[in-house]
Amino acid sequence: MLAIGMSVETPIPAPHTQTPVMRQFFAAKQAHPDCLLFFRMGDFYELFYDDAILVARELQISLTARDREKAIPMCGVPYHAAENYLQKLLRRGYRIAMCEQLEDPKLTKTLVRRGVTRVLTPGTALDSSLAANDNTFLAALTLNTKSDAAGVAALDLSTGEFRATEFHGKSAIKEAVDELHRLAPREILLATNLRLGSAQTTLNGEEDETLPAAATKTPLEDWVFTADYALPLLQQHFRANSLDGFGLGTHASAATAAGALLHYLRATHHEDLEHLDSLGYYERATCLELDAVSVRNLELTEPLFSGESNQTTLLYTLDACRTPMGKRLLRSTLLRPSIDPMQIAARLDSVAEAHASLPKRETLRRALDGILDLERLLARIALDSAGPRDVVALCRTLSALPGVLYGAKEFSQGRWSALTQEFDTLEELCGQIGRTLVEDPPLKLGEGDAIAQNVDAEMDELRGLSRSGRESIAAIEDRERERTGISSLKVRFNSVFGYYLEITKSNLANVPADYERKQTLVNAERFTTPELKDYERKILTAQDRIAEIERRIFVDLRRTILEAAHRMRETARRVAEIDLLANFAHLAALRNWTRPVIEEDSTVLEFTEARHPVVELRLEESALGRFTPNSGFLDATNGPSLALITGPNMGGKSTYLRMAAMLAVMAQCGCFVPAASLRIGLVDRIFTRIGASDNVARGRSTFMVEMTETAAILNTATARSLILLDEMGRGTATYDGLSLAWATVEHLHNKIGARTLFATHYHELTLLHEQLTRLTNLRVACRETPTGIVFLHTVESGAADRSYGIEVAKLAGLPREVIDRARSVLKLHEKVETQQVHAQAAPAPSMQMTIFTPLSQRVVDRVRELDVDRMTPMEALQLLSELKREISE
Ligand SMILES: Nc1ncnc2c1ncn2[C@@H]1O[C@H](COP(=O)(O)OP(=O)(O)OP(=O)(O)O)[C@@H](O)[C@H]1O
Repeated sequence: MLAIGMSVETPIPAPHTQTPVMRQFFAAKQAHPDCLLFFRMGDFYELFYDDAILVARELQISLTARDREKAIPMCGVPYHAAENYLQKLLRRGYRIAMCEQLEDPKLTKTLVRRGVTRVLTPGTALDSSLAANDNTFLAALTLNTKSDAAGVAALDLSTGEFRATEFHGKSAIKEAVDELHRLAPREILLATNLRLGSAQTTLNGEEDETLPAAATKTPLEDWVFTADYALPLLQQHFRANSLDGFGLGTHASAATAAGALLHYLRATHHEDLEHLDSLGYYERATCLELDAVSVRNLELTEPLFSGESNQTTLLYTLDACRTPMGKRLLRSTLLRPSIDPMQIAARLDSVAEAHASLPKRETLRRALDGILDLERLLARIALDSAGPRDVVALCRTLSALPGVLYGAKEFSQGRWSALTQEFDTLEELCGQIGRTLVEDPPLKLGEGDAIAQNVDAEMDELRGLSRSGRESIAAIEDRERERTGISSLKVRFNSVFGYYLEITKSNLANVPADYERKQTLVNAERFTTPELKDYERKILTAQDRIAEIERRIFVDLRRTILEAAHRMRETARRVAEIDLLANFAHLAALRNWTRPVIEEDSTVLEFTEARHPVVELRLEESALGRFTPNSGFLDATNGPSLALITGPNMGGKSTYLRMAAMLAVMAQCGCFVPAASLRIGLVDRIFTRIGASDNVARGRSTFMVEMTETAAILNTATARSLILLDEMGRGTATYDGLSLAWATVEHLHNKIGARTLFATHYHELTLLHEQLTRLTNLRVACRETPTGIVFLHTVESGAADRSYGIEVAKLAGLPREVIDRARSVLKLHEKVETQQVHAQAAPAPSMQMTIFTPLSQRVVDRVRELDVDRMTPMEALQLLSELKREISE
């Protein structure tokens, strides 16, 4: 993707050959070389030179030329329809500078002054078409290689959400990059010296540290990322003497990244930032950690393959929120489930209470329906892009707050009382907006009456004057028609000529002598009279003055609203949580979910009759059948800690694995779960190695990705983690894969001890349960029928007897010939294997043990207990012969 660094090469003609307007263009372009320059000329934004060529191609609009020689390519978009075009370009990663006319062309006889008033970038531009549950993050990454620290800050300008975090140690960069993947920002600011490429931007040349490809990378000069510059900038913005209050006092890297964001906002002409009234320091360790791979694999918020419907995501399945704030909170909660048992319990208490009462819950949810996007409305007002209609929308939302409070007050358990105590409904502000603005104002100021009656006496009087003036003018039309006998005579208005009398050519003979000619058209002449001029002056002066007063009152109102911004954001935060809790309660009741039992000290994962929430819903919606519930038990402390799951392809192994992760995520989010029961010891991290994530674009093979992900698991998992490994090792030669899977299972079992679900087609692994006491074998059941294999989707204990790959291939429609041939090849292999096994069993001295035949545990135990020093040679020989007999049985 072409993004930053696309600086368009514009050839600059010698100044004396430039027209005055093009001189203005070049000055603006030189000041913003990395932006597409939208240059306002009358009713159009024009683009020139390479900007024009690029934009014409991207937007599929026609390319013309400005001069006769056709040396200056040009294209343009109408001013009033620019928004759509701008958003399209921003979504593709371009930066845009808006060069506006700084004075009214009507009021100046010379060249209109022009200047860049806004710089739009993918991470800072407001996008009205943005989905409610989406965040548009602008992020900054700062690195301190000397102290091995990395800071990440993220800001959603459209909601005012602003947070920062930092990482330390050898893997600081990797963790920071991982965090950026989770945030999925539209734009990332980074120091120039970090920028090594564009689409493939890598840090320190390490493959692992590839920045999210979809984000525009914006390099800023290195000094912006210094604490000396960035920290005072933050303090100044928050009018604070120190950053301790934000939890940033001892986190210089996080604060520096946040400061760099502020710097960038100012550099892109964002001066009104009142709604950015808080900045939160957060640490990944304070929540259930989900690395970017797991978030992707589990399809928590995005479908695995971009472009697919989002119906496969957990977010879609869990989102019956009524407000945009609730939807966004749901998304961020899913990405950061809690690890604080008190917090989870408080949420579950609240959900349980709301779950118990349908009427109360519905009253609350209906009240929430009236709430619009409080945060985004406030942000638009702060950024001065809101018109009167937005302010009225804000007022409507504020007026729905008492209803929400009333509904939420019906509950008292868990979070409810904290959420409703001192809930600020901002009634006085709502009242003030209601009194100041008319009920249905125009979108923009100046496009009709926006300010209500009785707000300003002078304005009321002027409106009266203007109205009576217009009435008098209407009366003139009737009177003059009568006086002249011209029935087609009209009184009209336009912004260039003001009021005039229009008479068609055929009636010109009857024009009275006191009419003054104003303009000649093809079919008509336009006239004025002293009386008309007089009214026109009165009306226009009144209207100018009305516009002035309206603007003044609107600016005052905006200031009053912004003074309450902090209170409003606090209310918005509470509304979001109220909505989230009500949503969880609603889903629990609707889908028959149950309250999970969270245990702080145990490492159990026990579920009965559990369902995968997404697959279950999809099966229901598509009427394809019902989900078969399954149970499971793992205990990292007392065993079994690791379950090996075998069974046919399509049997439901992956679904079972993912279901376990979903249950953990949902439970720790404070949501009820789709199971008859769930008991879970707090999980600190979820690791997944599921399926083959296609990473060829990043230059890594499927196998390499798989091994990198497995390495991350083996190096970082703890006994509290939940690990899901699906078909590990299949991306390479069978025996390499099997050996790696074998060693991984042993390591997980012996060294890590985390709750692990390991789905595999390597049947050899199931023999491990003889040696590994905390390993259990599970299989997905299927039944062979004369017409083919039937999947039962039931998970039961025991190992699958064989793999059924050929039966599944038959279902998939492989040609009969291929199936038959595969069967005979398989038979041949099985025969060879059986012979090998017999050979191993024979007491020949050349017997070769394959690595995958586990030694009998009894033999191992006996050898282990031996005290060789105390044995006579005879005893040793005798033992050897006994052992040999035993393993030959
Ligand atoms: N418990 C269940 N109840 C009903 N349908 C299920 C269940 N589990 C899985 N399925 C259905 O079976 C399909 C295959 O499941 P899944 O992908 O989990 O199989 P798998 O054993 O992992 O297959 P493979 O080994 O080929 O990866 C799913 O798409 C799902 O629709």
